[in-house]
Amino acid sequence: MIADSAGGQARGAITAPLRIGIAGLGTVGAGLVKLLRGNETIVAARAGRPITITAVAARDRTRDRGVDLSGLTWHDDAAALATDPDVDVVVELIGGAEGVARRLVTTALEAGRPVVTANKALIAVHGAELAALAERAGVPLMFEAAVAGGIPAIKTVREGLAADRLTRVGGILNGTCNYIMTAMRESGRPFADVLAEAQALGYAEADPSTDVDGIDAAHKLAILAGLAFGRPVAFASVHVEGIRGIDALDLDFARALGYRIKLLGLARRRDDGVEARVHPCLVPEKAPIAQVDGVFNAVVVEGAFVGRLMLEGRGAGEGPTATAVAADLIDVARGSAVPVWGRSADGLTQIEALPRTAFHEEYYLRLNVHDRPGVIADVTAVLRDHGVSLRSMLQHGRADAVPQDGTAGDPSVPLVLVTHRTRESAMMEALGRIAALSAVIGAPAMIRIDPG
Ligand SMILES: NC(=O)c1ccc[n+]([C@@H]2O[C@H](COP(=O)([O-])OP(=O)(O)OC[C@H]3O[C@@H](n4cnc5c(N)ncnc54)[C@H](O)[C@@H]3O)[C@@H](O)[C@H]2O)c1
Ligand SMILES: N[C@@H](CCO)C(=O)O
Ligand code: NA
Repeated sequence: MIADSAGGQARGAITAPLRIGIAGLGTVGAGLVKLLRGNETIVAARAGRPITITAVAARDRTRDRGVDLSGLTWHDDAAALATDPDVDVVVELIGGAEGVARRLVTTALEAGRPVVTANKALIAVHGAELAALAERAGVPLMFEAAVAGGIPAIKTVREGLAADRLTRVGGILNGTCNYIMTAMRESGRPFADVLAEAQALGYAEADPSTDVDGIDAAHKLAILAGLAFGRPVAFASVHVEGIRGIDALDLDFARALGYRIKLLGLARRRDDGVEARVHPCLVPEKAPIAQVDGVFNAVVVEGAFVGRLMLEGRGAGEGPTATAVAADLIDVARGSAVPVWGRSADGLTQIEALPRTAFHEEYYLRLNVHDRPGVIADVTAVLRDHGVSLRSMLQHGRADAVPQDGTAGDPSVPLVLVTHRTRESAMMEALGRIAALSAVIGAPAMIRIDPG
């Protein structure tokens, strides 16, 4: 059990303020300052004592963040918060799996300081060793804000469902991607415009390719899977695809077929191992998860006894994320703490997720083909050879279709195929052969279909 070392007082007799040091004063850090001040009385009542900010660290001392920092100790070196004698709890809101964030969290835990962080990259990549450090020091390491922002996802999976054997966890885990794909679908606006808007709203990571390439969602999925299955997942084994390959055409075809496209995280327990993956999926438009739009996230969990549940809420932005950080601080102030992975870190080995060749899905394929006799026969022959069975097919001549090979009268048209469930290894081989057909132009688009 983790001891209450926050502030050094015995449990039950704590009234002195919990003094926190915040590293990083960006979207989340400034949001936390606003929340702790705006909700001071509520927070103190629920924490059983005031939570006060004594020290901060960020890169630029002069920047106006819309919050009053007078009277607080300013550290140019964030790692100094770990040993500041006026700091009981270190709050890390800088970000990144390495560098100053990792150094600060490691040093703080080694110094016996509780840590609260919003840093999913750090927990996903180094969570096993940090859990061991926290356990050795007997201090909490909390990260509710790291997964799905304001949704209490960590608490739900690790504590609320602690008694069940969970079989699946995942959902819509990146607000930026969901915001981009929703706006592209609803307004037809281009990718770059909508991404700039998500950045301005404070949703995107410092490097937005972390969002659009699926890495951020994969960090969150790895954490959720580790909590659901009781052992951290080796991050490098998570299969990750982002949303850059989604064309406006795919959004249109998905609609025509009765689906929406979502970037999903999916972790499943199977008899032969664990799947952990992030990629775009077609989901039936009537499925509850298909209705989760904009910056909203959804966390879906399934367990043998609990059945299925879905939590929906804002997954990014200063207010939602700050509430999650502050809730962790309230837990620390009260002296309640749970081991990082829900059980002792002693001897915990990592889960290696199954490779993509083991996936088994329905697939949406979009090919750009020369509109001439025999094309469909050639494509379906390859699918037949690999045991892939077709469920439906759409071919649309499009008003904007133009010859792509310079030959008039043989324009390219999109051909869309939907398959029955099949092994991904078979689909990969079939796609390789389809791409090599002379009638097929460019690389086929392949999107998996999930029942939602
Ligand atoms: N923005 C969100 O909606 C959101 C939601 C959930 C989790 N998070 C996580 O919260 C963390 C912070 O995200 P953010 O959006 O507030 O980022 P941000 O870029 O807005 O802010 C980062 C802050 O860290 C500071 N910083 C950077 N390098 C530093 C260094 N070497 N030393 C001291 N300070 C340094 C910057 O000055 C800035 O104040 C990240 O781990 C992110 O993944 C963000
Ligand atoms: N960049 C992340 C922030 C929340 O973790 C997102 O868009 O979901
Ligand atoms: Na959360």
